[in-house]
Amino acid sequence: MLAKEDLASFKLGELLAQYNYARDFFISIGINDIDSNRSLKDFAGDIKQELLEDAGLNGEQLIANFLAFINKMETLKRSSRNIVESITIIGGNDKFGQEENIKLELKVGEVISIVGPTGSGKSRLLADIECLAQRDTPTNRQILLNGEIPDMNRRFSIENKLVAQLSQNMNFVMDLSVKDFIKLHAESRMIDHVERIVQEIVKCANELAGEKFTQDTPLTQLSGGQSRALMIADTALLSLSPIVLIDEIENAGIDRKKAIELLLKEEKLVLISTHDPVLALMGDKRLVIKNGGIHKVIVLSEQEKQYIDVLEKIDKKMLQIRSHLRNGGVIDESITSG
Ligand SMILES: Nc1ncnc2c1ncn2[C@@H]1O[C@H](COP(=O)(O)OP(=O)(O)OP(=O)(O)O)[C@@H](O)[C@H]1O
Repeated sequence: MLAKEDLASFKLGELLAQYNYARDFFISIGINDIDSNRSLKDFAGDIKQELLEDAGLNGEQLIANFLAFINKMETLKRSSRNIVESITIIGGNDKFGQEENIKLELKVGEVISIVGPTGSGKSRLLADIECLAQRDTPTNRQILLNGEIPDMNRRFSIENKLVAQLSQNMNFVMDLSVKDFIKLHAESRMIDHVERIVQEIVKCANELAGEKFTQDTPLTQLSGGQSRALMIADTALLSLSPIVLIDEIENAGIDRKKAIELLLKEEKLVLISTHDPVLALMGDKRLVIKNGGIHKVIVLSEQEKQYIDVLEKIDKKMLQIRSHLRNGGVIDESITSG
């Protein structure tokens, strides 16, 4: 919490840079010109008497109200970030109407992979979580938040989304640069230091994607892998949603391990539906889907963990072969060496 004595010593420029919504407070009482180099105390002392009278305040009260406003906004931001600690999936029925006998609690900070044959119902499970199903979807599942039936306002709230979804198709049609796109997000999410966050997201996305891009690159010129990397970095660093659903991160050009580590650093519950063995083993738990139901829950064992490295080596080799072919190479005995 910000204290009154801290506020008095701050220059207005510093305050506006730190709390980008602070300007709205002054505008709401009819003050549009703000001298960035002055401290709040000096500034408040010089505000025209009529303006203060119109707002029903004196200089002291203006500072107190401003402080209350900032503290309230910061509390709001924190509470929307931390509100979810767990989700619980209560089983419904599979595609044949058989009961899905399960009650499964998943906690923020966990990675859950979802595996199963094509058409088995992996995306449906993600969709049930996204819409916080209440026995009103084809699976009849129910989803609880922090062990309770979610408030219906939460369920349909757009600006305060619980779930960020990264789906397979990330084609941008907007005629915007990367920078303007991130800025739009940042502003709608009341983020301070917009310029800094733009730089951080672009840097992060470039660490995930192979070919580099800049903040001035138009969205429409990004490759599939680059758009994906941008969306992952944007979700990790900017989205307040505590739950992230990923429908397969395709292998092409993205460092998937880094992507997941990045999402986890921000205290999120990450669910990944995948056909990829390396990704499947990145889950602390693995949900096996069969005929539309959760058939098994496998907790990643120490023994399995030892095989992640082996699988990653095989995966790297396959990527190498892919890139070799893409660059016009041919397959010969050298492919089996090294
Ligand atoms: N329990 C269920 N009851 C009824 N229909 C279901 C159930 N689970 C899944 N379905 C339906 O089965 C179809 C296939 O499911 P879904 O798309 O989720 O499969 P998937 O495992 O994600 O497939 P892919 O690996 O090909 O992406 C969808 O139409 C989905 O709504």
